[in-house]
Amino acid sequence: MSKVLIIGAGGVGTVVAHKVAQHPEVFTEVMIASRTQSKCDAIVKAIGNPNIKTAKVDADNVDELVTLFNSFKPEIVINVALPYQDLTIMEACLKAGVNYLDTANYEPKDEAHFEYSWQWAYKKRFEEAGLTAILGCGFDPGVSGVYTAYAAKHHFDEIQYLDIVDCNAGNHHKAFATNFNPEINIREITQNGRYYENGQWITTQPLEFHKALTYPNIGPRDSYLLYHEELESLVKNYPTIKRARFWMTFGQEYLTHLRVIQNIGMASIEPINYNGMEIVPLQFLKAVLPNPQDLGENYEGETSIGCRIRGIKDGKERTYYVYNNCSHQAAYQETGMQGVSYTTGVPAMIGAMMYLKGLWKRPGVWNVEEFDPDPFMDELNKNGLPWHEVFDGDLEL
Ligand SMILES: NC(=O)c1ccc[n+]([C@@H]2O[C@H](COP(=O)([O-])OP(=O)(O)OC[C@H]3O[C@@H](n4cnc5c(N)ncnc54)[C@H](O)[C@@H]3O)[C@@H](O)[C@H]2O)c1
Ligand SMILES: N[C@@H](CCCCN[C@@H](CCC(=O)O)C(=O)O)C(=O)O
Repeated sequence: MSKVLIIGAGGVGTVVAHKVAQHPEVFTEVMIASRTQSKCDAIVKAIGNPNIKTAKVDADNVDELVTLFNSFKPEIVINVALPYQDLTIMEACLKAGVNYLDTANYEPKDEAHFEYSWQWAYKKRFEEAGLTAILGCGFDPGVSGVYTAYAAKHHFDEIQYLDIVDCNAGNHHKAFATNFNPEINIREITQNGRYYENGQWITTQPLEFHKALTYPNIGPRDSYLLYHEELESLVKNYPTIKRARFWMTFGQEYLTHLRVIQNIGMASIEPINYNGMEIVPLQFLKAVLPNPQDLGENYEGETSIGCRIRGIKDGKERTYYVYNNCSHQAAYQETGMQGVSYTTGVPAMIGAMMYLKGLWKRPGVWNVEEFDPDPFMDELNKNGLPWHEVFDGDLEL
């Protein structure tokens, strides 16, 4: 009996639920819980499996979570609510004896700050409780770390240069929309950029550096240097890395909207008083933007995310590019969600599967690259995110 509890009924939660339901041999009992139970019920209806249970929970409230965990008794929780809830859910897991997995590092609500320290601080407590916590198991972070671990295991003696490249070449036919939670997404991309070089972190202005990179089956796309959380764990776990960077594509139309949103103060997370009511401009913006969950139907094109790596094998320099391309329309046909939700939800399901099969079961708090990548890579191929490799090509970086 392997019971799984999915927390969060957004775009990613919907994909996780669909994928978990495709593996009854692993996930024998499933529950989806979120702030709004009717959203969980709608997912169950779309999947068409009435055995999936639903519940209402406020994941900011540890006691409420513990009560739910003690009544359903899951073996693992897949946290696909928001990064704000990571610590309360981890606390509740420790109190109720439940294993943990998420796709994004903890962020305080009042500060857009990305680092693992808050979650790594739980390592000893998870170890002592005999519980496993798997951090950052979406695509990036997630598959990006597994790709790096796979490269280190099979193709390099020493990884020296790592560039994670994330392209969304899809078209949803809206003037402006984000592909996952707009509040979380805009907080992330409006931050200063940051990359690692020769043992130091170098800070850049937001979206200051960009260059055209060529993505397979897509062509050249302007790619911007951003800070992304997996860089922190990857440079720690692969100390031979001399430089690690993260690049994400943005179109001019998207950037123009983003600039206007920032210039008029709508990206701010500082509460303001509006007619006697306290509102956060970015949260208000979220309420008027298209819902990322509704983008799938008319979405064309694909995403392409991968790792471009340079290093040494058998005394010789080698380059290696490992990537997945994911079609928005194929993702929508399978799960009702677009490719960005799909590329996040599938790895979260696989991570939970790795834990339940005993392959990634290790008390403590871990980033994905600290586990054996091979069984995970096999499951990516079987579950809709096949990967491809290019050896000794031009990395353009
Ligand atoms: N690693 C990756 O590749 C990657 C990529 C995209 C998104 N993500 C992460 O995936 C997560 C989900 O993204 P999404 O697009 O599905 O977001 P979403 O906003 O569509 O869904 C979030 C869900 O969590 C629920 N929720 C929020 N606060 C809650 C609370 N206090 N209690 C209970 N439920 C609560 C919401 O009601 C909603 O159902 C986010 O943490 C995001 O950062 C990771
Ligand atoms: N995997 C990414 C998903 C975000 C994709 C962001 N790119 C923008 C580009 C949009 C555009 O240029 O029109 C997007 O929202 O898809 C992550 O980890 O954050």
